[in-house]
Amino acid sequence: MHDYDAIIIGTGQAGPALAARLSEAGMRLAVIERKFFGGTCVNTGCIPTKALVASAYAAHMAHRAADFGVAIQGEVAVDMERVKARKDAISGKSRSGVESWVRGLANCTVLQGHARFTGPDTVVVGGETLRAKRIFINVGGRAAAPPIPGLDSTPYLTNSSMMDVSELPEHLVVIGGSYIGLEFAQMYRRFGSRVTVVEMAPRLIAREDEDISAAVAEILEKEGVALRLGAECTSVSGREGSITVKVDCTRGAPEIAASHLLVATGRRPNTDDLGLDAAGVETDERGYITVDDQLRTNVEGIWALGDCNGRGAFTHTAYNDFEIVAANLLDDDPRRVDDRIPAYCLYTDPPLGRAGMSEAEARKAGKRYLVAQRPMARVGRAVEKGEALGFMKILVDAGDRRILGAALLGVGCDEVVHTILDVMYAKAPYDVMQRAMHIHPTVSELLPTMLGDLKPADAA
Ligand SMILES: Cc1cc2nc3c(=O)[nH]c(=O)nc-3n(C[C@H](O)[C@H](O)[C@H](O)COP(=O)(O)OP(=O)(O)OC[C@H]3O[C@@H](n4cnc5c(N)ncnc54)[C@H](O)[C@@H]3O)c2cc1C
Ligand SMILES: NC(=O)c1ccc[n+]([C@@H]2O[C@H](COP(=O)([O-])OP(=O)(O)OC[C@H]3O[C@@H](n4cnc5c(N)ncnc54)[C@H](O)[C@@H]3O)[C@@H](O)[C@H]2O)c1
Repeated sequence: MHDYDAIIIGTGQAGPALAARLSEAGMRLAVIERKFFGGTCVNTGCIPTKALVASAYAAHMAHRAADFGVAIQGEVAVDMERVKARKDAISGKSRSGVESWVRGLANCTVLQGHARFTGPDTVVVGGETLRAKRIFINVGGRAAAPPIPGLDSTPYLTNSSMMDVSELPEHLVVIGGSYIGLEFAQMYRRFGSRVTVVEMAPRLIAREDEDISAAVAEILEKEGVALRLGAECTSVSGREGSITVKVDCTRGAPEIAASHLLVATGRRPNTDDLGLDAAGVETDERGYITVDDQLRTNVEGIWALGDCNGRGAFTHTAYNDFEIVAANLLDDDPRRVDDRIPAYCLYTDPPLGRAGMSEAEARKAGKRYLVAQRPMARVGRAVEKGEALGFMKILVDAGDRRILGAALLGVGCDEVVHTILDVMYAKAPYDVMQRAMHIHPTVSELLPTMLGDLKPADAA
């Protein structure tokens, strides 16, 4: 039995930062990782996909060079081996950075292997039993396979195995038209694959407002991504390189022939093999660990951070979980999950930056709100860049004049959205932003102008 002050299971987006704070506070720590340091974001999520998105953008702009008066003598070709090598280098550097950071922490023992609870204060890893009064679970999640007949016996890819693909698929069929599916769909189309997205809901990214879903669908279709919406997969079959996807829908062919199949239909938490029963830690019916507003589980001395607690599904929510736990534990600062404002981006091109409520959510919450919209075709900077697709939408509470939310689909909007987010955190009325002098020429300069166009939702 090895005794520690704290054990951290998983080195995703919360664990390493928490380890650093606990180490600084003089605690004796054990950090356990079963696979790659840095977890999903670093190895199979945000970082490698955004590196691939950047290569796809370069290919796209090279194809569009003539629009800008630039002549490319000869064919624009994408070297998939080099695209992958660039992605691997960026992701690998980040992984080794996390590993050396954690290994370099004072009083920190790093163990590699699968951790499993054997009691409320004990964990076993590789035959060794560790004990601590504080245990932090940061085990993340993995791709969930939907119950499609034939999937078990058909070769298919997930976001993880996509990282090993170094060839150009002739026809990539993506099941699932949400964040993961759409980022891969657009990038592979830009690399030169034929791409079909099969989504069972009647529209893409169905958590977003209908106008956003429609605009994203139009952008993707213009680039040649085929969309099969309201389409249930009745079966998949085939072998490496030759896969048949049978689809039940009112429009389009009932069968799609694919060279590669990517399943992007959601994720599940890595809690099924963690021995949570032995510790008495409760989960919900989907396996997410139940936590309170300070990320404490039902068992004293055990916390759950990141994707595995179901309170967020992003790198920034996992990191914010670390900040909340550290603030409560070490700084006597009662930060809570409820303090945070939902925010995320979809990294299609142009990106979608989201903060706060959608219109559907505002209506559901019974809010009386004002709304302003502006097409990117009326944003000077976007026009100058030749990237004027999409539109921006801001919602404001008609009573207290605070910003309720924004959906910004356009060039640079993954950055622009933070202007909105910070005013929301400041709990300031929108007038503060409306009177701010923004810099010309930027996309952000139009936010104050838009706020001058606010109208009651029904009249907009
Ligand atoms: C394709 C894709 C793209 C994404 N893009 C974005 C994006 O652009 N922006 C964004 O904010 N989010 C993005 N996400 C989501 C983001 O990656 C996750 O929300 C984030 O990584 C969650 O971090 P985490 O700390 O909860 O867990 P993870 O990063 O999943 O880390 C968990 C770690 O725990 C380890 N582990 C699991 N079980 C055990 C065990 N029993 N013993 C020991 N170790 C264990 C795992 O090996 C892993 O290293 C993306 C996700 C995917 C899949
Ligand atoms: N840019 C980002 O921040 C980013 C990027 C990628 C992933 N992520 C994270 O990863 C999580 C998972 O993303 P995701 O896109 O896999 O899942 P998701 O839960 O967002 O969407 C799954 C989609 O698959 C569809 N679907 C489910 N079963 C289906 C079936 N049998 N046939 C056809 N369609 C089906 C659903 O209707 C839905 O549209 C997200 O919640 C997000 O937090 C974030």
